[in-house]
Amino acid sequence: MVSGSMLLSLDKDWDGTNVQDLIVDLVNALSAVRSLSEISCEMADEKAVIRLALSCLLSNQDIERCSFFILGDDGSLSNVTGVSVTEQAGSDVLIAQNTMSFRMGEGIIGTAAATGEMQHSSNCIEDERFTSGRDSESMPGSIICTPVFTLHKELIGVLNVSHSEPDFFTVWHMRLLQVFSNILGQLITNRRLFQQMEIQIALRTAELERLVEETRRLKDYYVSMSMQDQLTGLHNRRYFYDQVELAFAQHNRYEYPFCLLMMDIDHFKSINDDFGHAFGDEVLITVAGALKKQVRSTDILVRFGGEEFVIIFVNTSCDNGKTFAERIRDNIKSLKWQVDGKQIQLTMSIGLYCMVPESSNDNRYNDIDQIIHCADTALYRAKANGRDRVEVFAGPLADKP
Ligand SMILES: Nc1nc2c(ncn2[C@@H]2O[C@H](COP(=O)(O)OP(=O)(O)OP(=O)(O)O)[C@@H](O)[C@H]2O)c(=O)[nH]1
Repeated sequence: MVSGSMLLSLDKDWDGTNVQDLIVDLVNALSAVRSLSEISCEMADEKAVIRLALSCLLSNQDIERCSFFILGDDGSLSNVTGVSVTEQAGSDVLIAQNTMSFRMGEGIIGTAAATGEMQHSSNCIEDERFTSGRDSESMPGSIICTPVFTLHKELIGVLNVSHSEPDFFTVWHMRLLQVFSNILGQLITNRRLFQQMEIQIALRTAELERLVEETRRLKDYYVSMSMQDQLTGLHNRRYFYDQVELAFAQHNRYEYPFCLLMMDIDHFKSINDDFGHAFGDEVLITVAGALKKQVRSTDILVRFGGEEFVIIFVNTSCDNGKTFAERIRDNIKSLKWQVDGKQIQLTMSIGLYCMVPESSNDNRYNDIDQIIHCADTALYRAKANGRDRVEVFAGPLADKP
């Protein structure tokens, strides 16, 4: 650190002998400015940035104390941070982080803020601009208060440097502080802009994430809508073709058998004709609900179209498939509706196709459209044989799909 006696006042004529001192001062001034320019404007805490800036100044100059009074929303200037040489030297005595504040124009700090011009007091004890602390032991001998502005010339606060000796500061100090406060103003401005940008980015990112989530939910909704039958709430034919691949894959890989049931309500047209389409809808909804109760979550149940439903009982033998089909037929038969003072009951015909390991060897039945056709053939036989029946596809000789 440069001692007071080594400092040159630029007012004085040089006699050449002090050139070396001047160079030392210049190097120290540049060091203060350079270390200030190295402070990152990405630091979250503005107070920490200012404190670091004050430390740079103190480390490279022969001043004893620095403080910064920031302009608040209420128009007053309050002390946000301060650094002293004793503190820098590792002393336990920290500069008082008091809550001192000034109004615009009040005291030497308020005067610097109100006039927008640097204020220098070479003898604080006799200076009229000192409004408080005149008797205090901590009162400085001399002080320079420099207003600090944003790039748009808006006041940020006042930078103060002080020394216990009166008449300590020189024009050199003042010029350095002018440069230093300009860079500090830029640093604080940049940090604030950076923070605003970060906040904007965080807000935009959150908004974008919300939109992505919304889009994903909408997509899921429309996918599920496109896979769902609106009347009964069951999945539809599209879902069936989407899911059936899994049953096929498991069958091909592990030889798991599965049963495909093609089910059709008998004489449903007469229900519509006799009691109206709305009642027909009600019947379809009830039948769908009854079918839903008959399947496991792993089975595939869909409304295939009109009054036709399809179930795939996965990993199910033909015997069990037949038992399940009969149970469904019985269950539908037991349903009762009251309409126009009459009790209505229905029957259902079911065609069953069993996909067993041997089926895989026959190329004719290794395709979903083929096996639907087989189940449909069995259903046709159930209808032809009097309805309210379960018929099993008996193979290419017995049934010709
Ligand atoms: N209410 C209602 N009726 C429907 C719906 N979809 C199809 N249908 C009717 O279902 C009836 C099916 O009639 P058909 O194909 O002749 O068969 P069916 O009367 O059940 O006779 P079989 O199948 O031979 O026993 C038609 O009258 C269709 O209009 C629907 O969503 N709601």
